[in-house]
Amino acid sequence: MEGVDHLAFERNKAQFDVDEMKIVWAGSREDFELSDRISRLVASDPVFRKDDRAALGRKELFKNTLRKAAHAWKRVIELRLSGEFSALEPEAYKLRAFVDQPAFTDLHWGMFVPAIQGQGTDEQQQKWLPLAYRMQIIGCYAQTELGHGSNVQGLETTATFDPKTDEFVIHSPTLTSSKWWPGGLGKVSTHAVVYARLIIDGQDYGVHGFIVQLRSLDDHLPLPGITIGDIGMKFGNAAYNTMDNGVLTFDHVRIPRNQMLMRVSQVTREGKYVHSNVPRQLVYGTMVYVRQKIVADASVALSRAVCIATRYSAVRRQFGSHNGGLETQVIDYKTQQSRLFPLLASAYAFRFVGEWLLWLYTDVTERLKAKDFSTLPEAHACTAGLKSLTTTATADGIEECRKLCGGHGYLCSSGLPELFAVYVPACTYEGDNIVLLLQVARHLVKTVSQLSTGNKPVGTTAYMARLEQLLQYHSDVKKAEDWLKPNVVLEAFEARAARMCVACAQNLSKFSNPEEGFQELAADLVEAAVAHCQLIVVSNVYALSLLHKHLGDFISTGCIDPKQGSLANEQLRNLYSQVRPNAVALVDAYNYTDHYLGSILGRYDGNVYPKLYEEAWKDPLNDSIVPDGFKEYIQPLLKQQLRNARL
Ligand SMILES: CC(C)(COP(=O)(O)OP(=O)(O)OC[C@H]1O[C@@H](n2cnc3c(N)ncnc32)[C@H](O)[C@@H]1OP(=O)(O)O)[C@@H](O)C(=O)NCCC(=O)NCCSC(=O)CCCC(=O)O
Ligand SMILES: Cc1cc2nc3c(=O)[nH]c(=O)nc-3n(C[C@H](O)[C@H](O)[C@H](O)COP(=O)(O)OP(=O)(O)OC[C@H]3O[C@@H](n4cnc5c(N)ncnc54)[C@H](O)[C@@H]3O)c2cc1C
Repeated sequence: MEGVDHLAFERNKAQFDVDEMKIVWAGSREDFELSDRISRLVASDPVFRKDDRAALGRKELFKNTLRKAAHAWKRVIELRLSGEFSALEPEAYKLRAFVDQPAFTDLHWGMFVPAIQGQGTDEQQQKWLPLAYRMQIIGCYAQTELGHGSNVQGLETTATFDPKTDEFVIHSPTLTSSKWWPGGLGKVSTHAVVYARLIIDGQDYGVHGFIVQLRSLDDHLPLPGITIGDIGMKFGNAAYNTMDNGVLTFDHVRIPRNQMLMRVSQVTREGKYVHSNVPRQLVYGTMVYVRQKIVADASVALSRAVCIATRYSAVRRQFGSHNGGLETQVIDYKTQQSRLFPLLASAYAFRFVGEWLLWLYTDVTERLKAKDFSTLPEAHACTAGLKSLTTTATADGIEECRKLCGGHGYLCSSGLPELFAVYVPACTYEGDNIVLLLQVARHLVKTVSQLSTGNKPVGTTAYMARLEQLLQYHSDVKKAEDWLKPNVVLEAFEARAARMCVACAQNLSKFSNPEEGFQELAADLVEAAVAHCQLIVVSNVYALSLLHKHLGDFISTGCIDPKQGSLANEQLRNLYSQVRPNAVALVDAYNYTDHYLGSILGRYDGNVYPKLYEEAWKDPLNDSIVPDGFKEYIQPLLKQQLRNARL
């Protein structure tokens, strides 16, 4: 019935203050109040309706997204939600909170602006950022090409310096050099940060960033020498098809020299290349920034799926009725708990590790300003590794939440198929997850190899300083509750990661050609990198479910024995029993509106069946009792069959 909270009995079981947890989840009372205000504004604004997306064709879908993005920007300005333009974050966050589907604004605020902020000189920032902040230009991040994405050093687009005119000539020398994938490029962006090979006097200086105008600010037509369009439909129905991922080729397009991003390297008027003594990898800085954002985004996506699956698991009853009584809530089945509660814990774990990663990123950014590059490798390894770990776990977790909801999880009205289709490319964009784990593995192997030189490992590899101890380690767990001691869990994860890293380093040393060894052992190296990244994220429930899932590693590396593994599993079951009465309250703490969740299964009031039934009749297929096509195709077939039958 309308207005009845069918989950009240679950909410009454909570053993903690949900309102307090809402502040913890949001990060602060101010953040909670801002996000609560925006989400309620959005839910009450008909422009931001989401229930029609499944029925729209590509062009309507895209036009609808432009309308939402424009309206969102107008509302941000009207409501004076945009703080000082120097504080970029709120703008990007607020617009995404309003539009809640992939849109060109994501890449304008999420990559184009940060690229100029991170790699532009002060003068370049003063010229371009005010235009971008006021959205007088719309930008994208054009790095990936048809032929290269992971291998940035393999990019083919060229930027050749012409000393006669003090310009760069941007050119696409081959089909495979066509820029391919950049979000917002296909139909909307007026400008791009283009990554191209810098060529001076025939010498190739590698990949650098350039600001290139793509379209006229008067009639939005492509400028001379620019061929540009959308790359076509992508996975899923609505999903990422609200975004114009584009294709772009250059035919000798000229830009002024001062449009090369020159914070890291410069080209003088005379055509001299100046590379200040900073790591060339600073040109990758935008990717590091986005990867740390993606970790926080993973906790949001996973928590949305977990919220839906948890509420529905509390509503759904199946089997177990005695004497005509109520059937069993599926959330009470231990199998449902063993699949759902680790994801609930992961959403919280990723939320907190995302906060830590933001601290790490902020710290390394401050150090870079002081020309202190000491923590750059750690920042790269952590952002790459945690982006990989959290996006893989989240993509798998959203699919698991769909399965946890049975058949109804497969309906668009559950919100889960769309959430999955929008989310899964996160395992690929901003760095393919395996390629990034190999970067982590390189960092770990390098750390292990430097131990013998007395190089003290720091940051997340500091545990490697206790290698001797960790190689001798064997857990002293005697009873299940021993696994509740954080240090007991941490030591097991440290020992597992250390031993897997050392085993890889030892096997690598058997190869005369290190690169050949690295390729041969790549699969083992990826597993060692995962073990290291899980160590970074480890928290209680999250940890034990991981330990259970990767028990083979822990036993094969001698960290624990089978008995201790079964004690961990016993403790896990105990923890599930403790989570159970709090499950619905823990997902209420995310404070998601029904509009934001876009899910009948995840409704706050748990009024699922009547709403599912009501929603079904809205489908266009139900506009007519007899469907289009029946008379043309099926009726003749039936009549023919009838005639055949009478013969
Ligand atoms: C895989 C690598 C890292 C390899 O780069 P490479 O120059 O060939 O380097 P290498 O020889 O492996 O290593 C040389 C060295 O460079 C270091 N390094 C590599 N990357 C970074 C970094 N980001 N920060 C700091 N340091 C970095 C490595 O650790 C190496 O260090 P070392 O020499 O071992 O001390 C690179 O090609 C890469 O990052 N590939 C992934 C490309 C990517 O992420 N593309 C994203 C495009 S934008 C996008 O997808 C937006 C989507 C957003 C949306 O739609 O929402
Ligand atoms: C939705 C979406 C949005 C995107 N937005 C943008 C954008 O705005 N701007 C932009 O520039 N790009 C964008 N991209 C492109 C994206 O960044 C690349 O697709 C991504 O970096 C992966 O590169 P790739 O496609 O070359 O994959 P590949 O590297 O070709 O991956 C194919 C397979 O090869 C494996 N592989 C590759 N190299 C190695 C290796 N050395 N060792 C072992 N295995 C390897 C990978 O693990 C993978 O299994 C977007 C992509 C998507 C899907």
